[in-house]
Amino acid sequence: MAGLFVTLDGPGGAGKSTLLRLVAEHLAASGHPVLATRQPSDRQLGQIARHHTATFTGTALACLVAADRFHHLAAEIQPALNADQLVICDRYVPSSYVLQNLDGVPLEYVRQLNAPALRPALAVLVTAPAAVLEQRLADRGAHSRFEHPGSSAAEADRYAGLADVLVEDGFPPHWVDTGDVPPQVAARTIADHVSALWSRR
Ligand SMILES: Nc1ncnc2c1ncn2[C@@H]1O[C@H](COP(=O)(O)OP(=O)(O)OP(=O)(O)O)[C@@H](O)[C@H]1O
Ligand SMILES: Cc1cn([C@H]2C[C@H](O)[C@@H](COP(=O)(O)O)O2)c(=O)[nH]c1=O
Repeated sequence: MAGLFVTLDGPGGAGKSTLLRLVAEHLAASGHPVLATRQPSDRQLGQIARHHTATFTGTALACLVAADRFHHLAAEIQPALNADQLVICDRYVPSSYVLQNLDGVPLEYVRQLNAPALRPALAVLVTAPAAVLEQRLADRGAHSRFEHPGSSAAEADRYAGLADVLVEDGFPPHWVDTGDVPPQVAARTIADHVSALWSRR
């Protein structure tokens, strides 16, 4: 397979969406063919998953998110990679390991459900101290029922606790702490790393 697949995961408020935009801008400005995308995707299943987390819970949400993921891979991500593009995705399988497990779904079930999903060349794990995450979410507002007071610390702890599982499953985490790093600086660091991988691919 050609191209390069990069994913961004991490707790709410860590800065994934901000970094997706900035990293894609840096890479595009230096001539890389970039597709910036996200999960849940902006396709039909993804919109249901993203906008109805109050309705769908547990196993139903885990399966809905996974169905959207497999369709997104087949319809958008794989074709872009086959066309030698650099694909960056805001949230991927590691988010399911954390969020669906926090939602009561056994981790082993989530791992099996997502076992066929393509593994990225680089799995960035964006994080920040819990107090910083809480403040950012309080300032920005919550995106879903997963974000409430105290959720950031629980999510960040869960990602850290899953480090060995992520390595074992093909998502060795490349940690980026945005706690006291301006978004432009964090984005430049990630873009430089991706650019190096791109030239070695
Ligand atoms: N490095 C940073 N330093 C300071 N503030 C930041 C940084 N990165 C993002 N922010 C701010 O924090 C808030 C959350 O950022 P963003 O929406 O990118 O996070 P996210 O990880 O995508 O969150 P979610 O998972 O909830 O969508 C935004 O208001 C954003 O402007
Ligand atoms: C990838 C993924 C997403 N979700 C849910 C969690 C949130 O409700 C949205 C994502 O919104 P955000 O602005 O990126 O935080 O989708 C999920 O439950 N499981 C997943 O794997």
